[in-house]
Parts: sequence; C-alpha cells; structure tokens
Amino acid sequence: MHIRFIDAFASLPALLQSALEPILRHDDFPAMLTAQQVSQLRLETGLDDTALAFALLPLAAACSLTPISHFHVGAVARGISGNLYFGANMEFSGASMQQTVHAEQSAVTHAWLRGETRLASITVNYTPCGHCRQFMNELNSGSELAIHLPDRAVASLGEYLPYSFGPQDLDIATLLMDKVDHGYQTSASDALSQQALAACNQSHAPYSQSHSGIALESDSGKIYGGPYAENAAFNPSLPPLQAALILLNLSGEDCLKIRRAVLIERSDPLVSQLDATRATLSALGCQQLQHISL
Ligand SMILES: O=c1ccn([C@H]2C[C@H](O)[C@@H](CO)O2)c(=O)[nH]1
Ligand SMILES: [Zn+2]
Repeated sequence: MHIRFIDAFASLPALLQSALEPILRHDDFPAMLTAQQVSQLRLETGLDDTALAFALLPLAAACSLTPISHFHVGAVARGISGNLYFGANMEFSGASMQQTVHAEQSAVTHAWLRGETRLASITVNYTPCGHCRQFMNELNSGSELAIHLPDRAVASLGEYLPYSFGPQDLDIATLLMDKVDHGYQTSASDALSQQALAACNQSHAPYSQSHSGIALESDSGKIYGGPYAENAAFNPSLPPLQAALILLNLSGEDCLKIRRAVLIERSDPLVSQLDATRATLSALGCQQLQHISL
C-alpha cells in the first residue's frame, strides 16, 4: 500500500478495510475506483453510494500536500460513468498562494483527465469555499451538480451558488469537461511534447482562446499531461501545471521529483502560462522547462 494511505486506511470501518484491501494493496492505486469496483464495495460493505463516498474521504484527504496549512481537505467526485475520483488540496511552499489547488478542483480535474465527460456529484469533508463553487460553476453539469457535505442534506451547486455568474453571462456555450479537440499540431515528436500537445488540444480556454497544455515527466519516467481550464470569472482558472500536478500527485508520484516539463501554448497568446509555470516548477525543484509556441 502507498505509504500515504496507511493511517487513513487504518481509521476506516473494518468491513470497508477488508473490501478495499485488494484494491489498495499495490503501490500504484490510482486514487480512483471504477464503477465495477464501487458496486463490489457496496455489496461487501452494505454502504450506499452516498455513505461510501463519505467513508472514502479520509483516503482522499490523505493525498493532500499541505506544507503551509497542514489542513487536509479530501473530495470524491462521481462521474456519470459511476467511477469515483479522489481529490485533495495541494500547497506549494516557495510559490505564491495563487498556485494552491483546492480538493474540489483536484477531484474535478482528476475526473476530467481520466476521460470522464460529466460529473454527477461531489462529496467533500469541508464546505466548499467561494472559489471552488465558482470553479465548479464552469462544469457542463451546471447547477445540477449534487454536493454532499458531512452533517448537511445534499444540495445542488445552484443552491450553494445562487445568483451565479458563469459562462452563459459571457455567451460561452462550451463548458468544462465537454469533449473538445482544438486540432493544434507540432513538429516536436518526442513523447513529452506530444502529451503536452494533447493536453493543449483538450484545454478549456473559451475566454482568451489562449489554449495551453503541459506534460511532466515524473521520477518514475511516466508522463502526466495537464490542460489549462479557464473560468468565466478568470481568477479561478486552473493553470495547466496545476492540472498535471493533480494527476501526478494522485497517481502516487512525488511533485518534488519532477524531471522535466514541456509547456505548449499559442504564439503571442493573450494569456501566457510561461512565467508562472517556470516559477512554480522552480519552487518544486525542477528547472527543466521547455517552451513550445504553436
Ligand atoms: O474549499 C476549500 C477550501 C480550502 N481548501 C484548502 C486550500 C488550502 O490548501 C487549505 C486552507 O485554505 O484548504 C480546499 O481544498 N477547499
Ligand atoms: Zn475551495
């Protein structure tokens, strides 16, 4: 079992521990459960979907990186496929506060990057902040997304964010998690550049059209892509580096051991990721950033 799960796992109810043990046994548990694994867990534990998602929160929170707050937020997003995706907050010492990733952003982005096309619900161990409510308001599930919190009745995002400002106010119809392919191409044929290109082609940048994507090579040699995800209110936008770091972290890899990165963006973009990406990567101890302009 990955070392980060050991304490949280020990705190789970005995039935859930025995049902999860074969799934978590290996180091490479991807911090998600397929719909089939979820049905099996329900069968073995007697928990319903809602109770199961709550019961998994300690494991999700165990994925957090919190050198600043030491405050562990965990989230579990349910895709329409029935798969569950963990999310956890991530803080980066030596970078600006703005580089922080919230657990809700992590779970949403995790689902998106693993190919989920829409979310049904999200379960969180603390009430989502305003920034997260606004971030989730960009999703194609719209105000229908169900939010489950401890000690509260389930309520929709629309209820958590009344009188909202969103993509429709700026006449934008393509929403976060909609399948897109911007069709950019590059002559760089190495695997890292191609993965960064794929992320760029998947990115959600309807406000600036400054599509971008990154790919990170981890300590183990695996590659993690991160597409940029803009938000109607601009500031809650998630930079491509953060998206890739979410996937790398949830996959059980070390954000402080990134070997190299390729960032791809349009030439002369209205919005550039380059300076912030370089600064945050450098705070993580990685100086190997290649920049490709399309
Ligand atoms: O909705 C919220 C509110 C806060 N945090 C994280 C951000 C930061 O890492 C820590 C303290 O704010 O908690 C979340 O993940 N989600
Ligand atoms: Zn938040």
